[in-house]
Amino acid sequence: MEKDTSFLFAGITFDRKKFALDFARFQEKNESDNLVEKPMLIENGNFEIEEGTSALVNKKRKRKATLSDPVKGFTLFKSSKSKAVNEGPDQHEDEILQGKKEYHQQLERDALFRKTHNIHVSGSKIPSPLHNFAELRSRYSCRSYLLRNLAELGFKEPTPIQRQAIPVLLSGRECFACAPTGSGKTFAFVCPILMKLKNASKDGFRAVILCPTRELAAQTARECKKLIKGKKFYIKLMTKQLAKGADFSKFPCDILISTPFRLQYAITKRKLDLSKVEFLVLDESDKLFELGLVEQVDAVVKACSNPSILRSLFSATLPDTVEELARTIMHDAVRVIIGRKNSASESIKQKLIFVGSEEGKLIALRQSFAESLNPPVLLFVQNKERAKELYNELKYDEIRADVIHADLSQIQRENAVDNFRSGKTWVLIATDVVARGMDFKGVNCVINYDFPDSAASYIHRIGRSGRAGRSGEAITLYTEADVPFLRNVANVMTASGCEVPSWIMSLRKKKWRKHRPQRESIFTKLEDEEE
Ligand SMILES: Nc1ncnc2c1ncn2[C@@H]1O[C@H](COP(=O)(O)OP(=O)(O)OP(=O)(O)O)[C@@H](O)[C@H]1O
Repeated sequence: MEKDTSFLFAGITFDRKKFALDFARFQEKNESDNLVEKPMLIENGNFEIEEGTSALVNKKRKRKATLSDPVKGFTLFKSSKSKAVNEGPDQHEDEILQGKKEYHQQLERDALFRKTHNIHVSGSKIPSPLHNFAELRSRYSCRSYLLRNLAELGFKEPTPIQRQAIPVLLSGRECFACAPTGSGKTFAFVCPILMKLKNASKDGFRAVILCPTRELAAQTARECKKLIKGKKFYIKLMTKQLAKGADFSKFPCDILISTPFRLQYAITKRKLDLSKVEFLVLDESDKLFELGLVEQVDAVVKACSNPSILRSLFSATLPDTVEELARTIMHDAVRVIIGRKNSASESIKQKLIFVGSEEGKLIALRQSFAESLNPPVLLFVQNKERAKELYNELKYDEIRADVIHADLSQIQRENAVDNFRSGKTWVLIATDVVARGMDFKGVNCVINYDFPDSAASYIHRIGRSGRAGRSGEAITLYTEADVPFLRNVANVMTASGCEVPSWIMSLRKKKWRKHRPQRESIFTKLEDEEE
């Protein structure tokens, strides 16, 4: 990809000339500078951010303000200015001092609250985290349909990522977020979009959510639909038929959910217009930035040309390289990290099991199924050929196995997912196609039949269990060929509180790109075939 033609790599700079008036005003207000996005005193003595306050950044980017425009969020000072004429300069100063004091107290309370919930933030003027879902209404005038749907879904408390990412996005700030698997990132980006869009509109595409796989895109569309129950919104999943046949000029769509491939196809071949998109989410962003997808993502980012667009990146793994890249495309973004960056969910019990050779794997697997099979179990292998081989081995065992990989048709893939979800299938053999984002409720155990090809892949694969606070188990089989890469997985394990033998921790850490060794085919050796 050529650097200068790529939108993803094009840095965004602040146009001081264009925004001279805003700039001058902010300089004038030097004293109160920090309060632009900051809490505002409300009756009960707490600080809150009004929904309107949050639009400031947007407004700043959308239009030129005049010097006489009121600056929302400066309410504390706005009122004191007019009073000062009547009440004298001393009282004015007292009010300013009092405001500052309360503001700093609020910052301290926020910091303490974040610490309790393991929320780490960086960036300027970060809005206070949510204490509960009721604050969505009191601080941001959330409509009752959304709160009702949340209650119906059984969401009682916001998860840590929701506590912080939702106010950030509602405040009109861009965001890159890293939070463990199964910690509710989907709602963290869908909720602010629904709240900001307010009502359905037929005026072009308004929000785009990009997901790396069709399965994840379909799941996200389904989750969105659960959240809008009782309210009209146009939520569309970009399917193959749609990408090839829809008349996009007459296509009401509030939120479009797609893989980069399908969307790029629709943009280039079908002249899909994304110039009015107000929100762009890159879910599983590190995957989207991988070679093979990044070019398509680039085309989508470029097509979303609205200057006041809000972009956000979400993933359970956020390598430094992706963060650096993200910084070049984002504007004044807030970084939100829950727990330790790139770590596994702590509710998963993780184990490493040595199986000697490839041959030993199948024996170990059958033995473990014979001793205790606690479905649903998700079994990951290295590639689709191995998925087919393992399926052929297990399909006659009485364990109700099925398989999912990229060679299956869309309908076969959907069936595999649905049957596993509904409990018809006990063991789903899969490639990494379902390693990210898929929310199979209640997966008891993930087995890495083949060692994962990266630490990120390990984190995402095992993250299919232990979701939404439930417990789960992850077993990783390894052979001699995998030993050089053990340490990297062991580091993830120890970081999430699992024990690892000391000899593994003393192995040298290997720089690890992709570990995909040539593995012997999977088949049961008959006794007379054995040496
Ligand atoms: N506040 C909440 N309270 C209870 N359950 C929640 C809450 N938020 C989300 N969930 C549920 O938690 C599960 C996991 O959520 P989600 O799929 O958004 O996780 P995620 O962080 O995106 O995971 P991954 O990194 O694997 O994509 C879902 O079943 C979702 O319905």
